[in-house]
Amino acid sequence: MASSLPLHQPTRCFFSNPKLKNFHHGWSQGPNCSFASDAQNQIKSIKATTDTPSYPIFQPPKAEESLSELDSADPDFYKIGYVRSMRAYGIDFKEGPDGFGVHASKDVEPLRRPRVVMEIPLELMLTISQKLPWMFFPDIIPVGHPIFDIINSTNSEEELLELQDPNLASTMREQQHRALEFWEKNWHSGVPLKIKRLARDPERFIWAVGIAQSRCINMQLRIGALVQDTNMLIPYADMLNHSFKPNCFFHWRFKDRMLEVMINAGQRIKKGDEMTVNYLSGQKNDMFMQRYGFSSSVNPWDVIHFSGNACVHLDSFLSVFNISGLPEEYYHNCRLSNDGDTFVDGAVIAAARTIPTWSDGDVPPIPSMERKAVRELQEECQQMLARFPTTSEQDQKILDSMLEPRRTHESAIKCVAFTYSTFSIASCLLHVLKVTPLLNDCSVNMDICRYRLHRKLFIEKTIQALEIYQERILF
Ligand SMILES: C[S@@+](CC[C@H](N)C(=O)[O-])C[C@H]1O[C@@H](n2cnc3c(N)ncnc32)[C@H](O)[C@@H]1O
Repeated sequence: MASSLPLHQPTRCFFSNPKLKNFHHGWSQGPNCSFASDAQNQIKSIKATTDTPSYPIFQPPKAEESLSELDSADPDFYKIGYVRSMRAYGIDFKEGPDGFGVHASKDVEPLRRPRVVMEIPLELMLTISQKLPWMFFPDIIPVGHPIFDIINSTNSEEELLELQDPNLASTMREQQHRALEFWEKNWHSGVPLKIKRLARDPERFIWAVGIAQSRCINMQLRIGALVQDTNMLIPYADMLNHSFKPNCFFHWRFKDRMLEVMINAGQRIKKGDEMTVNYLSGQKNDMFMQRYGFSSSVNPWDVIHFSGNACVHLDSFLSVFNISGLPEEYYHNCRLSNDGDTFVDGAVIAAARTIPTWSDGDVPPIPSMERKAVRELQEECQQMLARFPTTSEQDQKILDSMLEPRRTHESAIKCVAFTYSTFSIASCLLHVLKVTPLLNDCSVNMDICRYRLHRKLFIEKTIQALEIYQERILF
């Protein structure tokens, strides 16, 4: 069954290394690691932390003392094998509208090089590589158990219909079905108690894999000579929210096996700004919804499937909105726009990518033909909007009315997220599994409603962009 799941490598662990067990234990209880009890202590300034490393450092022999002619190895190499903890520089973990997030605790001037804000050693991660040999830290699940095959979380049939997107609903339904089959196959009466306790009912299992899926980071790691594509659960780094214009990125520092979160080179950040990464590049909202349970009205990669023959002139459209570059790298040159003109956002970039266009010559030769094409495209958009059972205004009202009762649920979810990043991954997963009944009915209704609203807002923005285009176009 495992082979029919989305990420279906059977997972194995090279475990039973008592040292790893100790690290793991040390991390969850050590003074530097208790995010819940003393978050502020962990968030040290760059200066403070670099001056006083928080783990023992091996002192290599001084060059003149060495009898050997060989070059001494990189001292960082020897640090592996000592208890290391996560370090953070100039950031705070704060609760916001998208759950917990990471925020700058001071201004950051743009630098020519990326700057490190978090360092998380390999021992704190749970790593499942996509190829043999598998690495699996910490050793919490018996060899071969595929619990960390990542499957989507569940929604009821009615909720799936509320997406107002039959394709996405059917994909999610199919994934749920496979998850259920998977649970039935692996959680039968004969399995060891250790496994059984993890997910006594399928809802617990599905919830836990949903959490794992939405917090999993895919990266290429180099360990020694081995380069691996991995799926990782990385405490603290998994507190970063997504943005299509991120100010941070992940970097694997292979020499001492450390995941770094870095601020982009040349990036200015103000105290309090949210630090973000790009979870998925080039993906539409349905993919974000499937994997992370959220969507955006300004996803620059969203798509509208037009079926008519109408096309507008590409270069003219781009120049009206000061969009430059090739389609894969379109960007808005805001210095060319009037002060305060905030119309161009990710949705307009997406419109530039998705509207049918033609591109001979510098300007469209026949104004009336261009205006006719604009009208046809707008009409097709209007027809799409009319096919939805609700309007964007109605969705917005529904969302507003959901806001109040949702708060309690949200705090429950955040409580899980918080615990997750506070304790070891092992105890977190157990915790996630334990609190499921509390969260079962905290449906993703709001995210589902937002998803369909975002779809409509994107189509409406495309209609507006076409309107502005035909007003401003120069013939
Ligand atoms: C890796 S976690 C990020 C930390 C999370 N906010 C928390 O409270 O633990 C990913 C989850 O955060 C939320 N999230 C991240 N970026 C978001 C965004 N731009 N908009 C809405 N929700 C977002 C989604 O619920 C997603 O599944």
